[in-house]
Amino acid sequence: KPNDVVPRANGFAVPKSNAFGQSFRDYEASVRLSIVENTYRLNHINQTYDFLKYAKLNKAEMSIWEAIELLDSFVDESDPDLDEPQIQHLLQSAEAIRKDYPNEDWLHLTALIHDLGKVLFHSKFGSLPQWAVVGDTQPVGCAFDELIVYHKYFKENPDYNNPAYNTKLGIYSEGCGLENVLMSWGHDDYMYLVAKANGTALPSATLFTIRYHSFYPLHKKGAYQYLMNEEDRENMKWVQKFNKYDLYSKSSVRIDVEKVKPYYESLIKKYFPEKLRW
Ligand SMILES: O[C@H]1[C@H](O)[C@@H](O)[C@H](O)[C@@H](O)[C@H]1O
Ligand SMILES: [Fe+2]
Ligand SMILES: [Fe+2]
Repeated sequence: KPNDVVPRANGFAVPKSNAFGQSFRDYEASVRLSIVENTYRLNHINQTYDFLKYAKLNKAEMSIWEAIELLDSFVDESDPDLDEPQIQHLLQSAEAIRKDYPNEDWLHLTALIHDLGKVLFHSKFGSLPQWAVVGDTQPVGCAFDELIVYHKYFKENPDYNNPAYNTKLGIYSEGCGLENVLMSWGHDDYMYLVAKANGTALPSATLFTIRYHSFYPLHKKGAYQYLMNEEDRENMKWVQKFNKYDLYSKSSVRIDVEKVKPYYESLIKKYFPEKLRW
């Protein structure tokens, strides 16, 4: 079913500038530059092949909306375009995609939960530092591509000098498929795992989008394409379609949470169990 959805003519208008009146994803001129750069510096030094990956969902039991509310004061320190709490980002991107695709409720819910993995910062979820939760993602186990933002900081990553991991393919093979590629750890893989393990009724396009929406080095810059298989190339179109609403909905104009809550609660009910294992 999610095959040929077409955006509405008078839908979401892409703004020229971000929440600060600056151009989007400008890592050299953002007003948040020092805080953003420091988050990526720590990310690039510490995200190694061996860095922890959660396999077990034994941290909490709660509903999707309860998790959303945990983000009501969490500000993403990797984001040059927004310093609003992440609950606003979830609602802003969901409301934006809803404008273009009013009848595709699964897309609204995809946007609403795409960054919900950021609960990893919370004490109930292990209090992970920002560098292990947010930011663009990259494969580990092969060389760090120069197109990754703040690439220079990888020089201090132990994997950078490890001959097993620092060649173009590293431990992978051409066309092996992203499913077989280990990514740096963060909110993408975590939320993918949570949605899948709890048996969501959302389509595979949603799961793929959640899992790779931060893989800007690939979906925006074209790096690492040789790791994809045919299915990945098809699925990546969803990630690119979704990116418009993720990135360009960032704004300092807040959405009234209580006003839109009943609508999103109804979608959550349709596509998720009441309580999820996290
Ligand atoms: O700073 C942002 C933010 O952390 C997003 O949630 C992530 O998906 C993007 O890739 C990143 O650039
Ligand atoms: Fe994200
Ligand atoms: Fe996002």
